[in-house]
Amino acid sequence: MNQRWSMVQYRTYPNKLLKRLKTESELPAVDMFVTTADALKEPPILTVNTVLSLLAVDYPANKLACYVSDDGASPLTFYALTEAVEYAKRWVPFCKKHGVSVRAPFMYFSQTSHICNSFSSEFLTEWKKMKSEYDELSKRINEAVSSKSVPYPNINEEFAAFSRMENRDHPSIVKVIVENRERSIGGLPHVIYVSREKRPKHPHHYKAGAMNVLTRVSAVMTNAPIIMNVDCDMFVNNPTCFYEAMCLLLGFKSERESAFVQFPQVFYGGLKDDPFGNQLKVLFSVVLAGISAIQGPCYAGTGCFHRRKTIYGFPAEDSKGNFLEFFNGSNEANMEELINRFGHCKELLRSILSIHLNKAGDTLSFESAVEAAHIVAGCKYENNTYWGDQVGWVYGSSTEDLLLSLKLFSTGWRSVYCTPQPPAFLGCAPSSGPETLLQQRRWAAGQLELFVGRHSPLLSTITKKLEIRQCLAFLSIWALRPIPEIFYSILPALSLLTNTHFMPKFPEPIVLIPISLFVLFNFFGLMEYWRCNLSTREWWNNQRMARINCASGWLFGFFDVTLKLLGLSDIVFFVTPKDERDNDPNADKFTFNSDVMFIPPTTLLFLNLVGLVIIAPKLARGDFNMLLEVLCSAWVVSCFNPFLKGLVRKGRYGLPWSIICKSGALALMFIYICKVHVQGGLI
Ligand SMILES: O=c1ccn([C@@H]2O[C@H](COP(=O)(O)OP(=O)(O)O[C@H]3O[C@H](CO)[C@@H](O)[C@H](O)[C@H]3O)[C@@H](O)[C@H]2O)c(=O)[nH]1
Ligand SMILES: [Mn+2]
Repeated sequence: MNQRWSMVQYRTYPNKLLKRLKTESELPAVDMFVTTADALKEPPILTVNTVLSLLAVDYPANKLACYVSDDGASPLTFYALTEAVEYAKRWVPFCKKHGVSVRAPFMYFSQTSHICNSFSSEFLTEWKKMKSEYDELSKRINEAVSSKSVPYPNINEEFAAFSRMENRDHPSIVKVIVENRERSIGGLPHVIYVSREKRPKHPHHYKAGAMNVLTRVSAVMTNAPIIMNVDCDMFVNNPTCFYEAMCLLLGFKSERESAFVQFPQVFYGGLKDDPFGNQLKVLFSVVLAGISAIQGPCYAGTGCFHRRKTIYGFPAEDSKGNFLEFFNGSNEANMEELINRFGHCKELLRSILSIHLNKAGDTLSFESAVEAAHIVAGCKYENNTYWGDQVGWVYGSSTEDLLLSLKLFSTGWRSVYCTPQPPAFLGCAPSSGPETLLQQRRWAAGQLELFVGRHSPLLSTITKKLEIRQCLAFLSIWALRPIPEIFYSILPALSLLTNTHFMPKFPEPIVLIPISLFVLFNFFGLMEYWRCNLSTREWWNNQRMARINCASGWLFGFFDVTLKLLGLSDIVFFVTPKDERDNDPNADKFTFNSDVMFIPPTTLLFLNLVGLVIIAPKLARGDFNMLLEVLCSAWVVSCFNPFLKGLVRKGRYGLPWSIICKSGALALMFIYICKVHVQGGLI
């Protein structure tokens, strides 16, 4: 309820913004970050589309720079980008000339493939040319990816940096792919490829580490006061969204109101009625909006505009405040403190100072900036500094986004939720059973890491500026839910197996209490879906998926954190594979593999099935004494319905034998224990 209480919706008026500023040149510069990590799981053609859509946004190009972080250090990604910018030289003017609405070519061409004759012939000719060029481009890139090599004639000295390189053991690579030398409004924004240094013995902190490197590299190169970031699986869907964001960054009296502007994550290619529960529509339209009036929505990791100063850890009340003392003079102590905080790179310190004085702008010539960029992208740069803790993206949680939000709220900042129509960004959600569960596991683990970590919301409420209700919102920790929920799922089976009650006997009037609680709770959930214009089916699918996630992904998230706390293993950020959607007619069927994550739900299903089978004769005799327990059990079985179907289906749509056997053995063991310990049971 707390998370739904303070709903606020902001309406933005980009046209008024332009009237208020004297000229467009008053708009703040924006550094755009794209992260990619694995050229095989994240096809470069997706990253290319992300980048093309960013290069083509409606915003003066001389105010933009696009930084692509490649944690895979893949020559394929680099090659794809170099090819893409050639295409961009024609794509961007085409979009701007014709006011194209979706500027990621793959989406644009798939939406306009049945192009009608109402367009002028001039447009049609250009459209056809752009489309065939794009088809060529994607063919070249995909061929390079499937042959795992860059086509020979393209290899030049630029590729030398990638040769004979391990993707986990290499120096930093920074390459300027496009430099908008004239700083012309109509040109292309700068495009810079960054692959940070990686060494096997150095923890790289996954995405949070990549974001910190991007922050520093961009600081020494363009140092825009605003940073926006998207994942490589997300593209700009509404080209005016930069102006929307600026309304909320420039429109408040105090900067404190908008440390960052978050756009909802909306996914493309979602299946009808969301069978995997990964469209997160209610989360983004109800929950994030529902905390908007407390301290604001959390940062969702992508589709967000940050003030650079907040990333550096500047506190909110008075952005000069505490920091001035370090910046004041050139006396030794202050310099030492600065180096302690931000590291030793002079160019970086200078750029931070200019952010502090609100005098952001280009810092160095690109040639010398690239040198500094290599230094700040080094894996040892952060040693003995505040990076990853008080400065930058915080390390220690696989949901680095929540952790950063927590840090900002704790220092008194607020955030703003921006929900324009059409949605500003569209992303891609995991497309199969195992991937969905893995993502949920990572998120659940991340939330719990947050809770037990140094920046715990409870601590931050007591000692810092995190508001109590914002703290409550952080306390909905998925990874703790499996503990009660698994017991609740076992309980009806246990009752049926041992002929004991945990519910009032039917038809005593008191049964109305649990029944009405159950009905009210679910009806409330359903109404929320109706209010969001979602179907009843979608509510059912999503609530069913929540039970499956809980018994599987969230439970393992809990184990992951427990093992981490015991020092037995560390949590790995598994990148979600992003496959290009084909029109697979079976796409809505749940898929399985032999991952242990499938064991708990299968076991729960088996237990309840056995319970129902055992009670069936009694029901047939007209003995409804245990009706409530039967209903509970049936509810559990219907929640795990995709697993029931998995028992009979074949191939990737079927539960593998190994899972069936292991779960069967666990269920039998449980039944055996019941039999031994509960005398007078049915069995
Ligand atoms: O070592 C890594 C691992 C991941 N990534 C990037 O992180 C992004 C998100 O990864 P993805 O596999 O797509 O995870 P999702 O679960 O889809 O991501 C959601 O959840 C993450 C936190 O768990 C957030 O960071 C994301 O913004 C949010 O979209 C992608 O761009 C990756 O390339 C890196 O740059 N380096
Ligand atoms: Mn993703």
